[in-house]
Amino acid sequence: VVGGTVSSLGEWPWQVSLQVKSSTQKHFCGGSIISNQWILTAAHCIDNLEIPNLWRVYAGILKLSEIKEDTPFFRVQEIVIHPQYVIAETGYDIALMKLDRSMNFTDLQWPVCLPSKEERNTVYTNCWVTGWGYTKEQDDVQDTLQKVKIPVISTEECQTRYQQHMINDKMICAGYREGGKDACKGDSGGPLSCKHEEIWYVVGIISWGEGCARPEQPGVYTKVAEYADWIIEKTA
Ligand SMILES: COC(=O)c1cc(NC(=O)c2cccc(O)c2C)c2cc(C(=N)N)ccc2c1
Repeated sequence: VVGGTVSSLGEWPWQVSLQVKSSTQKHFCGGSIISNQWILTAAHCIDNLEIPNLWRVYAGILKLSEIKEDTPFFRVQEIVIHPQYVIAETGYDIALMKLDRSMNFTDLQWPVCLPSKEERNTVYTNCWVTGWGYTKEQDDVQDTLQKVKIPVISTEECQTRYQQHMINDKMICAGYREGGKDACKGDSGGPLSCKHEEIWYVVGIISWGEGCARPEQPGVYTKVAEYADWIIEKTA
């Protein structure tokens, strides 16, 4: 997250760190708890890492340095990638991870609500991006979970900022015209969380952007409401 501040423990209880255990173990992407057995993330996080057993899901964490050998984690039993996904920039950048066991909810690990298809036209005015990702384009993963408030912008404004791309109606964009605040690499798969009538929804999934926090280059997110049916079908 560029231009953000540190979060407090339990502020974003649906945020998880998706880590890959190979010869080493490291944070790869963010994700959101959407039920006691399912994590919502970005398909691009799983590029060439489709083997469920590689992944470890850490919930209820504020600092990545908290994670030790004995820190509990969830294994992944199944990975579901949207069938139309190719690369983040052309959309369908959405995936689901099924945990190997059911998660007990606590104050520190708790699901976020999914927006329904009917809420596709809701105007969200209180949206935040969270993650352990870069704080500038050439950077590294951060220790403490960061947060930053970012305004959602219209699809047509987003399309004018990305002349070389097709911003379709299953994408949602957020950013400041002057830049300075944005998601970045390492935040991928994490939520664009919006509070609407006192309830938090995962309105977007951190997907892509030209660089990070550049002026007139907003962040592009998978518009979760457009995939409500797909999520329900795959997690039933
Ligand atoms: C795996 O995820 C990404 O690659 C990756 C690359 C990006 N954009 C880049 O151009 C970039 C950023 C930092 C380092 C870097 O090498 C690049 C290409 C991203 C930009 C945003 C955003 N601005 N909202 C969000 C996620 C990104 C994930």
